[in-house]
Amino acid sequence: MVKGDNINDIIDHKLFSEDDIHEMCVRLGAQLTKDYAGKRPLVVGALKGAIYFLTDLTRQMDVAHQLDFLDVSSYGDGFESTGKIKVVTDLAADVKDRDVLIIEDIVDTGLTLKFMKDLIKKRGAKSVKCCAMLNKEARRNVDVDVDYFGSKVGNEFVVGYGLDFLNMYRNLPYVGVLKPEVIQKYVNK
Ligand SMILES: O=P(O)(O)OC[C@H]1O[C@H](OP(=O)(O)OP(=O)(O)O)[C@H](O)[C@@H]1O
Ligand code: HPA
Repeated sequence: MVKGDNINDIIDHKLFSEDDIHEMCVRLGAQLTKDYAGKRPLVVGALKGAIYFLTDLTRQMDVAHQLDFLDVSSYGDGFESTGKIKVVTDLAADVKDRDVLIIEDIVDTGLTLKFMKDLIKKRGAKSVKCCAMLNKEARRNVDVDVDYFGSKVGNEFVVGYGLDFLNMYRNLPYVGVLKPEVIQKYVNK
């Protein structure tokens, strides 16, 4: 349980329980095990939101792989994409000729994923795919494939299991919908 703010004051309702998320990881892990057999992919976690999903998902992947992280940010600490994406911390690994699998917590407008895929392709990767926990398709404003995902979500702001609001609430063990009034309280302040 998150200490500090009372969670009942900020969460409208739970969307995905710990069991739901575990099921997503098992299903996606089995699919990735098949698709990446013998490929030794470079698994790239998109910091910071993806770390919770990544650690559970990769433990369901029976595939030898290497791990790296990329911190690309467009939201800052806010909840609206600035549209300006920058690399905060770059990959350590050379992606040339590698099969790269990006792990994301959520794909929303798609801007972050498109930026990461384009960057990695430009550096000569053999393939670049993404596995996201959540796919907020209704908000997409660029054309980008989310190759694997756990579930679609509607146009609601979700927190927990890596997903943040103002860089908080990532440690909730489930995914919940943030109360609209919490957003209103902080917008334009
Ligand atoms: O599809 P988009 O509209 O680009 O939004 C999705 C991105 O936004 C969040 O990252 P954020 O930049 O907030 O950084 P974080 O992972 O550190 O929370 C999330 O983790 C995705 O990377
Ligand atoms: O719904 C969301 N929650 C948290 N972070 C996000 N980044 C894009 N969309 C979201």
